[in-house]
Amino acid sequence: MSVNVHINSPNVKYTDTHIVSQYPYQTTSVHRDGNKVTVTPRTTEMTFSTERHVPRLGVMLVGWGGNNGTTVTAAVLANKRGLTWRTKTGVKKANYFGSLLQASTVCLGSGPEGEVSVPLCDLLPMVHPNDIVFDGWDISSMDLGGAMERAEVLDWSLQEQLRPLMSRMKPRPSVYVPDFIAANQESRADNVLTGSLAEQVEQIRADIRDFRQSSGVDKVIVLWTANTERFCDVTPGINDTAENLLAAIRDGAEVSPSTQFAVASILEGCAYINGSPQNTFVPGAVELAVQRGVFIGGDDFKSGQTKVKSVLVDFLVSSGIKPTSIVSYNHLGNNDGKNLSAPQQFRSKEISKSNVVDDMVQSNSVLYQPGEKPDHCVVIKYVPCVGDSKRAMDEYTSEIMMGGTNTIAMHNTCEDSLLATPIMLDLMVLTELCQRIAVRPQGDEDFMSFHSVLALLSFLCKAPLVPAGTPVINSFFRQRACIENVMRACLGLPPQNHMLLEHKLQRNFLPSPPGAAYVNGDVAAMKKAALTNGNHTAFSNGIHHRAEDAAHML
Ligand SMILES: NC(=O)c1ccc[n+]([C@@H]2O[C@H](COP(=O)([O-])OP(=O)(O)OC[C@H]3O[C@@H](n4cnc5c(N)ncnc54)[C@H](O)[C@@H]3O)[C@@H](O)[C@H]2O)c1
Ligand SMILES: O=P([O-])([O-])O[C@@H]1[C@@H](O)[C@H](O)[C@@H](O)[C@H](O)[C@@H]1O
Repeated sequence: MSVNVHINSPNVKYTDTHIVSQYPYQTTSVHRDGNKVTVTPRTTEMTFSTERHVPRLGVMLVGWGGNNGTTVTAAVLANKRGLTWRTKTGVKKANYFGSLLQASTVCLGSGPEGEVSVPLCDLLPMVHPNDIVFDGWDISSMDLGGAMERAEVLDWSLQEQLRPLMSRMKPRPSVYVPDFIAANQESRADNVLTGSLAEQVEQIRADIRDFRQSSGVDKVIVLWTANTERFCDVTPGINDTAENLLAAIRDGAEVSPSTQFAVASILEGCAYINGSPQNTFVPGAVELAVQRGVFIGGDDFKSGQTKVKSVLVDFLVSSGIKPTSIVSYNHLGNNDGKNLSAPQQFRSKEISKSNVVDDMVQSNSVLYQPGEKPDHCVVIKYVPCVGDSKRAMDEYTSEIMMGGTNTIAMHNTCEDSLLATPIMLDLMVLTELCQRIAVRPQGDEDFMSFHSVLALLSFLCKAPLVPAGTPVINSFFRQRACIENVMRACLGLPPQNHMLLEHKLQRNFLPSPPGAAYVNGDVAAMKKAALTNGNHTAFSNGIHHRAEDAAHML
């Protein structure tokens, strides 16, 4: 059940159309001179403005007929209808577990009953996944009912309920350049566009306009969940600038299908998200997005093995333990795994899976010398038998105190598409929310939007795309805190600092909410709490008293 969060603050104004907050953005400027580091705190007064009207969102998936495309579509249809289905372990009910926005919470503070946490999606007005309308393209002509069956992801008793709806959905013909994906994908390619590169890009643009018009949605986001492509060369004169990229498409030069979709989306004013690891966003595509003020984001959904890695390495390095070797092996049997069994496609994935520890390693000069990194090996094998139920096996070897060694080995069965689907939905919903947020730093006359390269999506991607010259953050907890704190800033709330000083000093110095058990040193209340809590231990001036002593502390 959703919660109605209202901020009671002079720094937040709710108008009919916007939430406007005043926010002191606190940073520190650091100057290092030899082994002397000087830190200068500074505060920038910011105004955040968030449009309150939530639009009707349409999402066009490239690769709609794939495991992820069919699963995300089915999941939304099932949730929208509150479907349940019988399995050997009992009745299951549709949900959005795994979604940061729909299924994780944020602590707003404490009240009479203690800490209060609410779902992230209740912090700000945002699209509900149930209301998203899907369309898309696939080089395979199979309708989504058949494609859902081909994917072998969802329980059959659920598929049977969804089949009539899904079978009416047919992917639009797509751009197919065999050289960019594994040759073993050719057998699927019976639904492909013809004509010149320019004509195909124009067709994609026409498809986007057709979907927007026929579905009645207010805005469209395009998301790539098609096969992983090989990397493309960044070639001066071809894709190094927006002008050259548009000319390359006109002239029929080599432009990957994913970049063609990016260009078409940007030209139609639609945000474009890359769920795969290839370098779709060549410099020309980034420049075009910036010129047009359109969001782009990616790369490569961070869903399972890599997400665990961004947590585990964060834990190890933040604990002063030195990972010296990380070996990530997995095998899977879905079509993604089949495509990744080709060397060039695997290489794209190996790169995105390997760079995820760099920021954490580089942050700790106690453990690592400049340029020093742990051994890091990524292995992906295609084993048809396991289907979408990817098996990941990892070994983390670390140096601990006094020459000791710590080895963590884990086995992680990642139901690949059921882990990726909530990530995809968060990417869609967060991107749309960011389109409604504007920010004005003190001294500026005008509001500005986020940079076209939407780095806020980093939490959801293995290889975060960030504006040139800005830091790439992969640490799970920093990425999550970034999203939470930006949303808090939109409500004029300070970043979560986790200090809870009011419970760590000898007296709770905060004015207590009525009826709170823990009050600011109010012994009478402590006594009552002590007597009611039985083994409650009271204290004053840091000296702990037994419950019966507390009763006589008046
Ligand atoms: N956990 C995950 O599932 C996960 C995590 C991270 C990234 N990814 C990436 O997401 C993508 C999709 O994964 P999947 O499991 O759904 O794969 P999939 O092979 O089941 O689906 C990909 C679909 O794309 C289609 N396709 C290929 N080229 C196309 C083109 N040019 N235009 C339109 N359609 C095209 C294929 O026919 C197929 O239906 C892959 O690139 C994968 O690496 C998946
Ligand atoms: O997110 P994650 O589980 O580390 O990475 C996964 C890989 O391990 C897997 O081999 C591939 O099929 C998926 O596309 C996904 O990229």
